[in-house]
Amino acid sequence: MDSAPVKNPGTRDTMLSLRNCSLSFGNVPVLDNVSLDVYRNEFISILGPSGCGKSTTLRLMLRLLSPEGGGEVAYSSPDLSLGMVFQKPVLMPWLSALQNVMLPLELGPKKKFSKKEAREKAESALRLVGLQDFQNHFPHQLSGGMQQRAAIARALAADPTVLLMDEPFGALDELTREKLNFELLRLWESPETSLSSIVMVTHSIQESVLLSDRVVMMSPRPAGVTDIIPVPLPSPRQAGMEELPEFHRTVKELRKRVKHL
Ligand SMILES: Nc1ncnc2c1ncn2[C@@H]1O[C@H](COP(=O)(O)OP(=O)(O)OP(=O)(O)O)[C@@H](O)[C@H]1O
Repeated sequence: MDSAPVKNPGTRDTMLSLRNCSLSFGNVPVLDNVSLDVYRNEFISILGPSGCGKSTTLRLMLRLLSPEGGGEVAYSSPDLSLGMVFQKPVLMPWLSALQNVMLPLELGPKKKFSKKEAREKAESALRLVGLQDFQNHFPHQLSGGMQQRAAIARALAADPTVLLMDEPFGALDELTREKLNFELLRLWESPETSLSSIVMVTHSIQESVLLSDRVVMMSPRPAGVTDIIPVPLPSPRQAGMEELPEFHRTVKELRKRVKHL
């Protein structure tokens, strides 16, 4: 199978890399010598058995955790901006959608934005995800899909270059999930966002093939990277590509490898 970079064919600049990263919680080894490069303008999915260490890998990428002995998490630049979207939207119930999106922009010792700037950035992020008419709604007034869109807007408002997503659509029904998958691709491709690379943890083989340029497979805990499979689908990805023979071939190949984990 040939690799199929999407946004900018031919570029292979590394935005972020894990080098020989091992990590234990107490005496439980979770990651074993994980090495992985995230390239500029690519969409990567991470697949692996439940509990193997996929979320831990994302937390390493965010530098919320440090690898043990000799491992390294390297960024292409010291001010590389990373965003994170979790499986649950984690919105503050007493704040409107707009206030939720503004919150991280206004928090922290290095408060980067004035209230006015934060509001403008939040409004434009909500517009990007199609929630411009719901910015004054509270989370309980939004559907599950809309709440997750608000969480994506919150991540986008800070202008991340690399977006990490931990099963972002796992809790949603299939139709909403399909819709949001394509919305995510359009956001990634849009010149209106700063997004270069996306790393998404998913449990769905089909989703990983439809969205990604490469699928990273991890083994059971302590997890290592067992395979990195390029997805040979044309770009940009469109609805209906699930019918292509390359899609079926890649899904079949991944299923075979999952069985051998
Ligand atoms: N803060 C922590 N303290 C102790 N153990 C932890 C901690 N975080 C994760 N673990 C353990 O590390 C292992 C890997 O967890 P992780 O959440 O990374 O797996 P995962 O592959 O994302 O799981 P899932 O697919 O079920 O979401 C699990 O055994 C989990 O119990």
